Amino acid sequence: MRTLPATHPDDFARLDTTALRERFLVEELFVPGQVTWAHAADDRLLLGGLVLTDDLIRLAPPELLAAEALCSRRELAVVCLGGRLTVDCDGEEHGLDELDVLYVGRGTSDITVAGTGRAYLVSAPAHADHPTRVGRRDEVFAADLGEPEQANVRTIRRYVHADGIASANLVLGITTLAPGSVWNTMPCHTHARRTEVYLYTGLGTSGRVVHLAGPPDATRSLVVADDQAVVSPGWSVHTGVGTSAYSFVWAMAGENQDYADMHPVDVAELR
Ligand SMILES: O=C[C@H](O)[C@@H](O)CC(=O)C(=O)O
Repeated sequence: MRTLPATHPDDFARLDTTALRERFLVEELFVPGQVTWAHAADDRLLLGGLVLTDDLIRLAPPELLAAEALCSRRELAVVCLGGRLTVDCDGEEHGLDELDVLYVGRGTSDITVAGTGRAYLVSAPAHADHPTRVGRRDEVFAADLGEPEQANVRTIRRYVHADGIASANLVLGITTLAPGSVWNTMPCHTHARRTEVYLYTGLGTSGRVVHLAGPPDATRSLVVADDQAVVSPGWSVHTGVGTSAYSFVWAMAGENQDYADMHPVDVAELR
């Protein structure tokens, strides 16, 4: 399993391109017929990719957790990226279509995924049990933001958050850019109380996002391909521009579930 240890912000400027990518980028999450995990030390976020072929897939805990079950001490979000999935949690079945999200509460012992398609998984440590619930793409809170003149027209859907599906730690949503829009999260922000991970999807094989990371006064870029995830520690901005419109799943863990707990950064202050 890929592990991404934490990085001191002072070291950020000294990393070369390869090191920067090793520390913050997860490139290979979606492998047919299996679950692939990566673990980011920041807020102990566990990221997974699952691609169904013929058989159902059981979500076993990665060895690093030394846990009886994936959700013994954790909660989980299963984001359907395409196809039709059936997630069985201790005998209860939940059907997911594209961009539906299943939140799985702490204490769930057996989780299997069947059907056809693929899912992105995000899990964080949980200190409390919350009910397992589905957030449907067309039913969750959605906000339209941005301006065509700034090429950042987008719809932000919030699934797991303080006023949506309750969780102990996770906050998760999906942002989809309108055709012709390419900028996400502009003006950008940091959030000292949370780590955030963006999984970019819908760019196509040759599309890329140039993702800005790092302290606002010393940013660096990572060129990110389709279905790759970038980890942003609390001190890092996270914004990007794509070669076309795309979607990204944003997931956070940390002190609270308040979506608005962020520190805006004036674009003119970025370096
Ligand atoms: O903390 C919030 C996350 O960075 C995203 O919700 C921002 C986002 O989707 C956007 O503005 O495009």
